[in-house]
Amino acid sequence: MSPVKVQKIVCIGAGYVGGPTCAVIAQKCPDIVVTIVDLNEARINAWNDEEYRLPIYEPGLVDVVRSCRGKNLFFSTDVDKGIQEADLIFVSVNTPTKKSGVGAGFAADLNYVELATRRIAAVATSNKIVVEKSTVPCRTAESMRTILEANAKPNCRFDILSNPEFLAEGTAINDLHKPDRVLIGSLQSAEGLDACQALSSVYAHWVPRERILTVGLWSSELSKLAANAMLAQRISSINALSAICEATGANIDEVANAVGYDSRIGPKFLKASVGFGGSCFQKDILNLVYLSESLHLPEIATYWRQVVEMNEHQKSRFAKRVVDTLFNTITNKRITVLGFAFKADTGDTRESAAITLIRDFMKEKANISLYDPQVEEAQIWQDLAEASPNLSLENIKKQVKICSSSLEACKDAEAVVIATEWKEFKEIDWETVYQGMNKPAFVFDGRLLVDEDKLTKIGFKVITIGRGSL
Ligand SMILES: NC(=O)C1=CN([C@@H]2O[C@H](COP(=O)(O)OP(=O)(O)OC[C@H]3O[C@@H](n4cnc5c(N)ncnc54)[C@H](O)[C@@H]3O)[C@@H](O)[C@H]2O)C=CC1
Ligand SMILES: O=C(O)[C@H]1O[C@H](OP(=O)(O)OP(=O)(O)OC[C@H]2O[C@@H](n3ccc(=O)[nH]c3=O)[C@H](O)[C@@H]2O)[C@H](O)[C@@H](O)[C@@H]1O
Repeated sequence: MSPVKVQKIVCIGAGYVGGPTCAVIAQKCPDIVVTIVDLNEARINAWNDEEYRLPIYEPGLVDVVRSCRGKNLFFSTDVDKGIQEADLIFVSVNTPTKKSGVGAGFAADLNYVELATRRIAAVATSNKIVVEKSTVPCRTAESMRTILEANAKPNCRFDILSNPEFLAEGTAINDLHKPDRVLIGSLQSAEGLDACQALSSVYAHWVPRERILTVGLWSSELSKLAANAMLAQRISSINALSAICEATGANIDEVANAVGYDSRIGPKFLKASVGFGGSCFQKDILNLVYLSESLHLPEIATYWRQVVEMNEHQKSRFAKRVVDTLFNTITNKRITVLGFAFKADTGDTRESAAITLIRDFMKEKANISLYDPQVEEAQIWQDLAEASPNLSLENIKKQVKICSSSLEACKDAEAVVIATEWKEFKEIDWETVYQGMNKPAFVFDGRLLVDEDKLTKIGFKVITIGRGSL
């Protein structure tokens, strides 16, 4: 047998990963037809929107979709047809943390992966390479293989690969165009290596061969969890140091800079913040914690769990600092929160620190004015309602006002809290903001974003993560 030449790809799951990843494959491989399928009709309709109002905001994504949609890139709700026609299938469905049952709160919910796998087995009528793109616990590929083989039609074989995705939201297109590496895991059998070769050839259209790493299946699955755990660990480490800076007068940016100059440590991912968010860091670490516990490695589980606990501590520490600074009460005070997305350049709010901050401010009976340049209003209400299940949406709306600009949000506030590092917050007309606020006017910079000296000269009292108080 020799490697298949991939001509048709289907991606199951048109989300933050499936959409951009497979759109870039279509862009870079004009000889391959790529179809992205999803059960969510509204999402598919948005991907097909004539005005290119795509379901996710990602810089550069519209240009990629515009360049190949309708040529060799298609979006559809016809999952079965997509599966039947493809020779390679990406499974890029969501794998959230389980909410109930065994492993609740830690283990990955593999229900969507299993359903997609069962669908492949049920409708496939020819050989398929099935690629795990979703982030999954170590050895999930084995479960997928068992399901596929138990349900396969005669003369229909499946080869499973692991090909985890390392893109970050906000920079997804650049990350996909110029990945640090592409990781492909396969069984080391002749068939497994052939399947690996077939997928490598897809990426080789634009990724240098030396950046395409081929490894065993289990190493590939674990490497994804390991990469996210180690990235998050750096943030929790710098955030732990930010608390020491605040107590001693050291400056966290200076410390991070000095530490990052060591070429063994490196400068990236050392930005102290109000806490990391996003759909994956917490989920994947909890997944690693669960895996460690399942393997009877409690000390390892405790080690990784601490990264998430430090993150929770950072968020509540910051919220407490706001209350303490505002003379120990924010009851009936207007607090402006700038930013709701979990980081800049995305409309994604999953696990955003802003949600926790606003929940905590609501508990203190503050009035909150909120502005984010990308997040949809409906998403904000949904997130706030989920974070405070004991409050009705009606009551939440009495305490929280969503504004359409920074200036509107800052009007009559006692304090401005920067929760997301949107570039436009750096460029606000701070003089005007200051005029419109109650005095003393506080700015709490949870993102090390604003020019503290400039704002202090205007008259603000500026409190920054990782720097001592006034
Ligand atoms: N969001 C990110 O930046 C990254 C996410 N990942 C991983 O990629 C996976 C997907 O993540 P996202 O794209 O963010 O999730 P998402 O929730 O945005 O998208 C998943 C999509 O799969 C669809 N889906 C679920 N089951 C289906 C089925 N049986 N048939 C057809 N469609 C189905 C859902 O309707 C949804 O639109 C997760 O495992 C995540 O951990 C990995 C790297 C980066
Ligand atoms: O598996 C995933 O989902 C992805 O998770 C992260 O990507 P993402 O969550 O999109 O964004 P990051 O840039 O990693 O930021 C995550 C959070 O950490 C925060 N952060 C990041 C860097 C930093 O120095 N400090 C810091 O607080 C960000 O503001 C954000 O809240 C990883 O960076 C990706 O490699 C991975 O593919």
